[in-house]
Amino acid sequence: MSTRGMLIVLSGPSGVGKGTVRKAMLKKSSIRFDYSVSMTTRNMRPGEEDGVDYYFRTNEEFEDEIANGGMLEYAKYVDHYYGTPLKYVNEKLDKGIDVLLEIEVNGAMQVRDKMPDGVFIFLTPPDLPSLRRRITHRGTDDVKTIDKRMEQAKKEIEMMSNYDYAVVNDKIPNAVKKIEGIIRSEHLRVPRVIDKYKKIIGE
Ligand SMILES: Nc1nc2c(ncn2[C@@H]2O[C@H](COP(=O)(O)OP(=O)(O)O)[C@@H](O)[C@H]2O)c(=O)[nH]1
Ligand SMILES: Nc1ncnc2c1ncn2[C@@H]1O[C@H](COP(=O)(O)OP(=O)(O)O)[C@@H](O)[C@H]1O
Repeated sequence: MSTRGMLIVLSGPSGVGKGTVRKAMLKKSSIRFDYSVSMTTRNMRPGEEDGVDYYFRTNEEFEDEIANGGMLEYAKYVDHYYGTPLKYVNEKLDKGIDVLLEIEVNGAMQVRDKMPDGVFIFLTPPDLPSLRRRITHRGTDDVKTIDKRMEQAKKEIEMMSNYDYAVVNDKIPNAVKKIEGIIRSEHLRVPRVIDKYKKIIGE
């Protein structure tokens, strides 16, 4: 039996670069983790794929999943449901594989209650005008949605104090290095290391 994997929760306002940073980390593959694909009721954007970017579901399907206890956490964000399917996360952690969740703050706080051993990282923009520029530049949202996301962003940044680490996404490689450093250090925390030794000496 391997030691249980580590749960890494990455939050931060829409458009700050969570997806970009995660993909850059996976590509470098100097740190091994699996990404938990979320479920959502929002519309699919051009280029997105069901089961890869999200599991795209109807309201009814999502609510059934909640009722059946299938979600680790879920939240409503700008009129749509988003949530983490529980089964995948548990299966990977049980196998000793680290799992990364990319979720907004309300969901992250639910995870904190259920899995307090997780590492909670908040990715933040250098300032608000650059955040708006990034969302606008991505070209996936209309002006009304961008305004809503900016309002939400201010509220989310206020929640940063609930996280273990804050990383400014100024330049992508810098943010990647910092997050990798956090993950490496977390693996060296004494309670995790002791756990591993207990397994080795068969306690
Ligand atoms: N609570 C929760 N939030 C999620 C989940 N998946 C994505 N989100 C968050 O929902 C927000 C909106 O996501 P999305 O519409 O894809 O916009 P984007 O993050 O700007 O590309 C972001 O803050 C995501 O991190 C999830 O499974 N649970
Ligand atoms: N450090 C950065 N500097 C400039 N632009 C960035 C940076 N990180 C991400 N971006 C750009 O910002 C936009 C939003 O990034 P994305 O990864 O989709 O954000 P999120 O997943 O947090 O919503 C994308 O167009 C991306 O290329």
